Amino acid sequence: MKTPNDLFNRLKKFMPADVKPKFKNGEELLAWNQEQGRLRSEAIVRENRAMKMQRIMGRSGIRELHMNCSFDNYRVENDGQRKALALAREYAAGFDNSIASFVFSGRPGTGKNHLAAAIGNDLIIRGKSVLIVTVADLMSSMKGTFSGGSDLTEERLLQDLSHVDLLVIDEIGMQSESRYEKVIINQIVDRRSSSKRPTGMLSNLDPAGMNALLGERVMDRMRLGNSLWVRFDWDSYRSRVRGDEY
Ligand SMILES: Nc1ncnc2c1ncn2[C@@H]1O[C@H](COP(=O)(O)OP(=O)(O)OP(=O)(O)O)[C@@H](O)[C@H]1O
Repeated sequence: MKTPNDLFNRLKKFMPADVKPKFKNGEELLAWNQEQGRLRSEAIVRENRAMKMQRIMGRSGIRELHMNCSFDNYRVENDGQRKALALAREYAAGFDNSIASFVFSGRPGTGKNHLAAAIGNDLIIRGKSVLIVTVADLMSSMKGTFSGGSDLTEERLLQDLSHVDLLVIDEIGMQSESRYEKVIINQIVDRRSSSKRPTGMLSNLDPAGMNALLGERVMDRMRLGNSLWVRFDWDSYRSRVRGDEY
């Protein structure tokens, strides 16, 4: 049987003298080949994940506005922000094998999306699938499945949303939530928690308001494991955003 060294020696014969290969012997050639295979399969997994996100919401998992949000560019000017940043970092670091969800609630412009996107961007780099979606987008995708032209069924969309590693639902309580919205959010959180997948929620409502809106059943599932509930109760940062900082 041919050994990696035989193969390396044969390759060397064909190689122009000025070409410096990335391997110096058969073992290194084998290791290089395996590494290339691993990189290629990781790339395929990433491409499949991106295609799936595209199918679920017609875009990649994190909106353009928040693609560059990170823990490092979240500015800390008070204790609340310091604590929120530390907890968000900790949440991302402990994400693997955790079933814990998170709820960021509080005033507008305080960085709930920023820190949720920072968690999401950190997880994406680590190969996880992440989708941050508003209730309004979610509902319009769900309703889109009703039209005859769509080949995506309501069940399939629910299933896809339930299989994303981290799903963050934004703008909870922004519009007058209908019974259908409550049922859909219930189903998504229920399916995700039964398959041990965490959900993030962002809202201007306080926990009591979220409870009243979505019901005890959903909010109780959001408490599974070492879940994270953070109140963002400082002033909005929005007036200071120039748009070119990251
Ligand atoms: N501490 C911070 N450091 C740097 N940028 C911040 C900080 N807080 C917020 N921002 C920026 O301010 C803008 C508004 O923040 P973000 O969208 O996260 O607010 P939000 O709490 O989700 O608001 P809303 O409840 O209105 O959706 C974003 O561009 C965000 O990156």
